Amino acid sequence: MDVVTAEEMRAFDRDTIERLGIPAIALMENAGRAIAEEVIALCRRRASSAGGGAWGAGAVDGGVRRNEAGVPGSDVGRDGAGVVGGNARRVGAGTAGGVVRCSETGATGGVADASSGRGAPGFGADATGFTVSGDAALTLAGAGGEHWLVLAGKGNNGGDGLAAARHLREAGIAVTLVYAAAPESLAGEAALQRDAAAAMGIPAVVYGKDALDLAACSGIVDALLGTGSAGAPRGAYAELIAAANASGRAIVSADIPSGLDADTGETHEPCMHASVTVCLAFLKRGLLQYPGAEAAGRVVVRSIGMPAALAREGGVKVSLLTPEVLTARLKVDLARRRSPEGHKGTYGHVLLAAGSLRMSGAGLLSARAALRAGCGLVTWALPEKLLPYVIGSVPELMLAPVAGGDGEWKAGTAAEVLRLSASRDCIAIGPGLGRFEGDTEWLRRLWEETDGPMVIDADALNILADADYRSWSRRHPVILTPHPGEMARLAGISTAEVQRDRIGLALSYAVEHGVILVLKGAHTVIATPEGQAYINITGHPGMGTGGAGDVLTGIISGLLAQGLDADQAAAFGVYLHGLAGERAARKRDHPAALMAGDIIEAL
Ligand SMILES: NC(=O)C1=CN([C@@H]2O[C@H](COP(=O)(O)OP(=O)(O)OC[C@H]3O[C@@H](n4cnc5c(N)ncnc54)[C@H](O)[C@@H]3O)[C@@H](O)[C@H]2O)[C@@H](O)CC1
Ligand SMILES: [K+]
Repeated sequence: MDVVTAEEMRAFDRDTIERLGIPAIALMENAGRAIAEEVIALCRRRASSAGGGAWGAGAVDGGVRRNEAGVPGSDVGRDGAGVVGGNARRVGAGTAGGVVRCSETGATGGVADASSGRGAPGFGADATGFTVSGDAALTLAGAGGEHWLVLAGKGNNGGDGLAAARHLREAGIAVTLVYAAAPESLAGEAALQRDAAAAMGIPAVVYGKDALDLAACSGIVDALLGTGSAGAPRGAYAELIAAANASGRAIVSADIPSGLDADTGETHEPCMHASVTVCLAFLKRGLLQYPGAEAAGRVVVRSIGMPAALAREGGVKVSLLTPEVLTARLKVDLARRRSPEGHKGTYGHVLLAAGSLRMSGAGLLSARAALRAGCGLVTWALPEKLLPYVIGSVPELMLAPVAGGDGEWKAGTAAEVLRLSASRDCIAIGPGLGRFEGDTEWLRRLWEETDGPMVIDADALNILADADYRSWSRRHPVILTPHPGEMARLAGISTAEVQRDRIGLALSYAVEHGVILVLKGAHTVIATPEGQAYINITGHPGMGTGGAGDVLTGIISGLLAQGLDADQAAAFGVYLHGLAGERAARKRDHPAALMAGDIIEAL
């Protein structure tokens, strides 16, 4: 699935309208219908949930997002699950937001049971199989009990909301329009939607002019600001957003939550806190980046008639890391088939330079993870003093003690590590390494003289951060795996600045430095020197635990040793790491109970 900026979105919009000749009003109609369908889907989920009738939907309560049934989301694998790329997969661990779905809502075809609220009114099937169905996605049992407010801005986002209002009304839901600006100020397609809604007799109020009680409804459509917004919401927009958030009602945002920066994921003050965001045509970057990803709630990407090929043709470089992207774009064999004739030599040999007296566990975790990721052999080069302590702890592991009688690494070990690396397929450097006298020169030699791909993590990243390594020469790919703090040191900026636009930063750093950058954290970004980026959505906050990064380094190295290229190993490694984290948390019943070693065992 492609991930776009607001500017790219505007270009595709123009292309669709001007080159393909699809009228703007048709796109807006499709957008409105998609939003209405998702509102109805939300009403159904709410009605069928245990706490049905509790209008606490979407409220942020004491910092804990509540799901649409008003239940705090914290347990693993509960039905916060989404469908990514059409493949059903449990996503996350009941975490706030982060669920992305791209399927069409509602069943179509066949006879469905209208009384259950799940499908279309049908008219029986006889022996010949003849069936007639109504419009399933726009049918809601108990629609008469619903009353939704549609908050409409004066741009096209507002127009989408006005179109949605008509479809909701058709489904039997009471709707009131709330204009943020004088309705006469709407122009173009939005003005046509205003007139159509008025002609249908949909009641409307103007904010600041008419009386309004946002809490007296069953849900709110947020169509105030979309990709055309600039800066913090002003005036009536800001007041409506604040009032909607305070109302405690379910909020369905059109395209993006109003007040969100569509590119960076920054949330302005105020920003709408949605239960569901119906993202139109293409997934926007800001919906994947925190805090925007949390403000968006459940994200559903809906087609509105813009061809998906526009993104490819338009050179969109950012994709969601779905199984489809892994297989179709990165050509990864998800089944990880092994040759029946294979032996340990077939699956490659990792050399790991890691661990020091107080951080030997980091090396152990990386080594074990590489083995579990499927490589044939792992040699761990470690300061000799550690040998008696780790010997036998992982019998499958080969240990190569190098000079370091005090348990710390020494600059003079570079020649020995280089000798070891000559007969290994890749090298991973950094977990638990520590800093030592002459470490810059030590790393430069390994960087310039090792054959095969290299993974750099932890303290080895800090060594890089203190060096001007762009002048170092390198024939083989390098994968850097910083967490935000390490990234801040590498880029010479604050951690907050790193988090401000992770996708943008990862892309520019990878291109400028000619490295594959794995920027860890919620929705890890994998950026390549060619300017391609992949956003991972496996994993959960319980994986923010000591050693999880060492495990990732091991997995990526284990995949490199098996012959995956550096882009494949980085992306697939991150994806598998997250999946294993989810599986491990399910076993433990709660994400918080997760330890890094559990991720290895769940691989
Ligand atoms: N062809 C179409 O009709 C399509 C429209 N789309 C919708 O259109 C949206 C983009 O529409 P627009 O470009 O008209 O822009 P928006 O509707 O996002 O907002 C623009 C309006 O908001 C005002 N505004 C901007 N920043 C503000 C702020 N900080 N505080 C208060 N007011 C502010 C501007 O004066 C302008 O009137 C998308 O997000 C999407 O919802 C998409 O569905 C794609 C197709
Ligand atoms: K919006």
